[in-house]
Amino acid sequence: MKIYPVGLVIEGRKCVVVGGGRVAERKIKGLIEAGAEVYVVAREVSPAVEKLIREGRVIAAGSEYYSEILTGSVLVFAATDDPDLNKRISEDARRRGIFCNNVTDPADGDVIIPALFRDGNLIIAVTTTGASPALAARLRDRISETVVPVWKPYLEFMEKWRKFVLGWKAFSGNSQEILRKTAFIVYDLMDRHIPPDEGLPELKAACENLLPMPLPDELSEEWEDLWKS
Ligand SMILES: C[C@@]1(CC(=O)O)C2=NC(=C\c3[nH]c(c(CCC(=O)O)c3CC(=O)O)Cc3[nH]c(c(CC(=O)O)c3CCC(=O)O)/C=C3\N/C(=C\2)[C@@H](CCC(=O)O)[C@]3(C)CC(=O)O)/[C@H]1CCC(=O)O
Ligand SMILES: NC(=O)c1ccc[n+]([C@@H]2O[C@H](COP(=O)([O-])OP(=O)(O)OC[C@H]3O[C@@H](n4cnc5c(N)ncnc54)[C@H](O)[C@@H]3O)[C@@H](O)[C@H]2O)c1
Repeated sequence: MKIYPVGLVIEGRKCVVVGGGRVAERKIKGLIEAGAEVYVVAREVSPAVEKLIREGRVIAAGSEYYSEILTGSVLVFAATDDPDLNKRISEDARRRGIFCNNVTDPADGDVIIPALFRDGNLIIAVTTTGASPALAARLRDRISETVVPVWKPYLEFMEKWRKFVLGWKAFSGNSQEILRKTAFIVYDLMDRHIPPDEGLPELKAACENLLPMPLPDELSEEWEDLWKS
């Protein structure tokens, strides 16, 4: 099975989940986090899904699957415990040109959901392409444990620094190399678990050395803003 990993922007777009059990619940929560408009069709729903429906975060769209529910959707989850029904759903989706995740038969669908860690702009996604979902989850835990405690202020810095570098003409021609170099410095700080209050001054000194010319007055405010965490 060959896959092409992507990050879908589905905010405000219709997504359909058929099934309301433990597995469907996980997929629904992921869709809500991405801001999708989620429709659920299920004979029975778990207490957590029931609560999401009551809170208006998910739209209950009936108890029996019907193919018309797929109309206008961008992504469909066939998440029932009935493999024949899941297969029918994925066939209906494919006919309509809609991507479908089949939770009982990965090769039948055309979307695989990786094990995810998400916190703001950082997303760690691990997939084994279906070979071992449990191992994917364990690897995700292992990777996130090592970077998460200190990553956030560093990533916030990198976001601001990137805008600064790309926005100052004096860097032009060199900006990619500068951004790569800074990423290595930041990675090293994270790897050594240097807390941001110690790491940012170290980073400031390194970045000063990377400046192509003395900082003009009109950029001094932006420069100072880089070091606020
Ligand atoms: C990563 C995660 C994301 C998520 O679902 O959000 C996810 N499964 C998770 C957990 C998990 N799934 C299963 C177990 C039991 C142990 C085991 O079997 O290993 C556990 C562990 C647990 O529950 O702790 C059983 C299972 N899963 C699939 C089948 C069908 C089959 O293989 O035929 C069966 C057998 C069902 C049966 O017959 O009983 C199929 C898929 N599951 C996938 C994703 C896709 C491949 C991802 C990849 O390999 O990278 C894929 C192909 C399709 C899809 O659903 O996208 C999520 C991590 C949750 C977390 O975040 O902690
Ligand atoms: N992909 C994964 O991550 C993964 C992980 C574990 C298990 N599974 C497999 O996924 C399936 C679902 O697991 P679960 O724990 O959520 O099961 P579950 O029993 O908790 O939920 C099944 C859901 O399907 C609904 N359903 C069944 N037939 C229906 C129909 N005709 N119309 C509408 N709704 C219908 C039920 O009402 C229920 O909400 C199982 O077959 C399991 O083997 C997949």
